[in-house]
This record gives sequence, C-alpha cells and structure tokens, in this order.
Amino acid sequence: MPAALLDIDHVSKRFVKQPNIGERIAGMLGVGPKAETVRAVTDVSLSVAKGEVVGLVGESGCGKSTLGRMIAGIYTPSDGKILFDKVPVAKSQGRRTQKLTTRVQMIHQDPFASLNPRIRIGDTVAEGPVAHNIVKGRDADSYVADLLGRVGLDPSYRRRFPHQFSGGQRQRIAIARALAMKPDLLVLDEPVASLDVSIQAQVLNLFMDLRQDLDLTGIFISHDLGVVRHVSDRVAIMYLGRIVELAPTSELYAAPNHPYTRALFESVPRIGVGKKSFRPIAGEIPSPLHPPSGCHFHPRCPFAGPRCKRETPPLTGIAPGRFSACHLNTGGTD
Ligand SMILES: Nc1ncnc2c1ncn2[C@@H]1O[C@H](COP(=O)(O)OP(=O)(O)OP(=O)(O)O)[C@@H](O)[C@H]1O
Repeated sequence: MPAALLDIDHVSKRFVKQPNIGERIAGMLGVGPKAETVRAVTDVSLSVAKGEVVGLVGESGCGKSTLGRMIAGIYTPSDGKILFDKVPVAKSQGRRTQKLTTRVQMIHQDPFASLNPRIRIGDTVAEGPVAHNIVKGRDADSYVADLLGRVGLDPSYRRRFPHQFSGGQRQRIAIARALAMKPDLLVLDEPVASLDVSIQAQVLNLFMDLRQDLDLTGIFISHDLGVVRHVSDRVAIMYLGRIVELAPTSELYAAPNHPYTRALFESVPRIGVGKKSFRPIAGEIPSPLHPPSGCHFHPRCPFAGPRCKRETPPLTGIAPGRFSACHLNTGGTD
C-alpha cells in the first residue's frame, strides 16, 4: 500500500444548534428549548493514498459534506486530526496550513452559486493562482486559456460571464478553477447532482480523464451509488455521522456486508426491472441531535438484537482491505 496522502484520525465534528430569538426568550422564561448539539461526524478514521479516489456515500444529513469540509480545511474538527501530507489541515493551524489548503481544493454541487455573476470567468479562474503566486499576473490569461481547453471549453470563453454558460459548462469552469491551484487533492461534493443525466456522464468522464493525466487524489461525495461506482477506487458508506462500511468499489458492489449498505443497494430503483425490485429503507433517519444508542442503525435494521442497542460496533476488518461496523461480523447481536 503506498503512503497515505490524507490521514483522517478519529475525527468528530459537533455543531451547537442555537435556538432562534423567539426560542431564546421562551428559554429565559423556562419554557423554550436550550442550545443543542448536532453530532454531524463521529469518530471517523480513513487513510487515502496518493492517486486514489475514495467515494463517500450515504443518505442526506449523514455528515458527508461536513467531513469533506473538514478535509478541505473549511471546518476544524471538534476531536481528532486530519493530516494532509503529514501536516494538520485546519484553519486554526496558522500560515503553514493556509498555504497547504491551496493543495486541497473543493468543488461544490451548485457551480452557479460558487461563481461571481459579475466577474468574467477568466478572472474568476485566474484570481486564486495569481493571489498565491502560482502564476504571474502577466501570464494569467494564457494560463486560463490553457486550463479552459483542458476541461473541454473554448479558450475564448474566458471573456464571458457565468450566466452565459449551461450547468455542465459551469461545472467545468469550477473544475478549471480548482485545477488552477495545482491541487494534489480534490474534494468533490455532489459535483454532478444538479446536472442532467447526459451532462453528468460528460463531467464524470472529464474528471476521470483529468484524474489520470494529473495523478489526482480525490474524495468524491455523493448520495448516488451509480455515480460513485463509476469514479471511485474505494467506497466509504456513512450513516448518521459514522463510516459503517469501507471496501474496494468492486467488492462492495459485488457483496455489500453491512445491513445498512445492503438496504441502501436494495432501495435503488433499477431501469428495466419491475416496480417491486426496490425496497425503501424502513423508518426515518434519526436526528443527529439525538442519535440512537449503540449501533445508530439498529432501529431500522432487520437483524438488530439487544447487543446492537447496547454497544457501538467498531469498524472491523472482515477481509483484506474490507471493513464493516456490525456485530453480525463479531460474535452476533445476542
Ligand atoms: N453549520 C452547521 N450548523 C449546524 N448543523 C449543521 C451545520 N452543517 C451541517 N449541520 C448538520 O450536520 C448534519 C450533517 O450535515 P451534512 O451536510 O454534513 O450531511 P450530508 O450527508 O452532506 O447531507 P446532504 O447530502 O443533505 O448535504 C445534518 O444534521 C446537518 O443539519
């Protein structure tokens, strides 16, 4: 196994959810809610090797974006640490870390929101690399023209404004802007979720080509199992802030182990198969304000026993390179 470029070590993130003004006044009178803690990410450990792409999958609210933002240095972990090339990634770590964060770039779901509508996209793409001395101001124009060509856009488009582009083109611009920083690691947060299916395929293929050409390392966040399968070497399945299964992509899709992973696969509708071929996962996702005891999935799990309510199963090796957090793999559920 090559040395890890990214090391996530027992990382958790909690947010304190403050009551709104009305609730605060009610709180002062002793009848309103108090500040509550959202456990967005809990005790996640993961190493990513250079050149590897790891997919993060899970239902809405399971903590994928929060983990991605911690990796990109946007959020600071509440506990644990994240090392990029052996140096901590966190805003609070000072100048060395700030410089480092240019090596980690994040691409978001909504490319329009991340592009300033009043700035020509050539200037948007050039802004970061000029500010960080990656390219000199006088060379910026040709640098941007080259990058646009690389992401499949006509170099002359650099004089246009964001509203003159389609969704797929904007996402290409967002990729060009991230690549302009010469990153070693890209965190892609639902990068194709807002695009039409045919455009999704184009953007995914572009990512795959760039990945090969530039030897990029990636964290690919998506709720879409099909998309993640296409781009990832390994996949981590998250449930309510924890990784419950981690495996090489082909092995995970051939034989998912964790009951949640299996339920997730069974809940995906497939083209050409009868309506009864998919089964939604039973019950609702519990609130991360009050996660269930033991295994967070136990209230929805068909195999849950008393041990699952009592003990949190650790992520345990079940085969070379495969990990799952389920008591069924370690002596049963009682
Ligand atoms: N800044 C914040 N303040 C308070 N709570 C937050 C904040 N950011 C995220 N959360 C909460 O943390 C939990 C995890 O959110 P997160 O966005 O990481 O999940 P996700 O898996 O990326 O979901 P989605 O796919 O819907 O974006 C959610 O309950 C969310 O409401």
